[in-house]
Amino acid sequence: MERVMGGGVLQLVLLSAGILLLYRILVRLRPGADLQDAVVVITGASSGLGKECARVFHTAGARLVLCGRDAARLQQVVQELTASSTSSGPQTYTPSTVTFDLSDTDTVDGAAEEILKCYGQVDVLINNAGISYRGNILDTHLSVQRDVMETNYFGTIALTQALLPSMVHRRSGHIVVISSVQGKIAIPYRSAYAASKHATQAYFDCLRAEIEHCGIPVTVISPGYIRTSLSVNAVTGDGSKYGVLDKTTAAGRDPRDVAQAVLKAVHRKSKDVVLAGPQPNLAIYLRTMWPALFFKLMSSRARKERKPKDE
Ligand SMILES: NC(=O)C1=CN([C@@H]2O[C@H](COP(=O)(O)OP(=O)(O)OC[C@H]3O[C@@H](n4cnc5c(N)ncnc54)[C@H](OP(=O)(O)O)[C@@H]3O)[C@@H](O)[C@H]2O)C=CC1
Ligand SMILES: CCCCCCCCCCCCCCCC(=O)OCC(=O)COP(=O)(O)O
Repeated sequence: MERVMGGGVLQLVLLSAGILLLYRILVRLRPGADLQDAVVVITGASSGLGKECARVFHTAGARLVLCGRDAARLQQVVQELTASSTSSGPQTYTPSTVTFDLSDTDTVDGAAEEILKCYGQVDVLINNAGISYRGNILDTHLSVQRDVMETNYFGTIALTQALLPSMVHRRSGHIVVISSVQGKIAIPYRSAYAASKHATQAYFDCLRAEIEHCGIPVTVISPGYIRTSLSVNAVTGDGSKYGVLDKTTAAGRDPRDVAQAVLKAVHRKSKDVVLAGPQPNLAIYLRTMWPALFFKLMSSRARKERKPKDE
């Protein structure tokens, strides 16, 4: 009788241990579980997608360094995140902030030093900051083409290059960049923006191949339209602010969903992710497989969007 009971107890203990093990494996497999205590740097964290990324990585227990040009707006994000922290779930940390302008590449090395001082290391760098543009090439000052490139491309690669040596030294880290569908296809009246995103794609594809042996993954994320203030903040051909919330932007994906997708891509160490619907995906496919048709479609799009003064 005692032996039968002993066997029952053993079975119960083994079953409980099995359930616990399975639970632990499932928790580890959950996107975000691997981010507890990880040091995650997010540029452009004051608004839009960057702010939502800050929220999901904060909730996952990451130690955040939030970057942007406006210290007050970054502090506002810190306050919102700390106020939303709950006692259940992963342990969360009050984010640090570093204020700098990515387009002023001379200051980026100093900013990178400040970032490294926050926690002594960077585990994930999310290059998210960016600015868009509206205009036709004929009326666009070269200085505008250069300015968009300074923020979206040179600022981003300057920060990446400044933080990379510490990752290579530790043989650990992860570099993420938020590009755009327009890093894969160029659409009319977006020359400065599309060019900066194409350059971004190329640079990070090179980087991925070059640092793979150091165990540092590179993730390029190319979203379609997201419901943020990107179009409002866009710059026009003469350098003035566009200031309009475009219909395409307003009808875009919820930035909270895109931020979750960024978390998933980091968890999976994905190399290249397009977060867009069937039309942009088809356009990307056509650009490579049937370029003549793609160019026709873009010419027709340009014709429809052309303003009378452009004729
Ligand atoms: N919204 C969309 O439809 C899509 C957006 N994307 C990309 O997502 C990323 C985030 O944009 P989104 O959230 O939509 O737009 P927002 O305009 O809301 O956010 C842009 C962020 O970039 C920061 N930023 C802009 N210029 C600089 C600069 N010179 N130095 C430092 N920070 C700067 C801004 O911070 P601050 O002004 O406080 O300095 C702001 O936090 C961009 O790279 C964009 O290209 C990609 C595809 C679609
Ligand atoms: C015969 C087959 C027809 C198939 C039609 C496919 C071609 C459709 C064209 C689709 C173009 C998609 C453009 C998507 C642009 C985009 O999502 O950009 C994301 C952004 O970065 C937005 O920035 P913006 O400043 O432009 O708002």
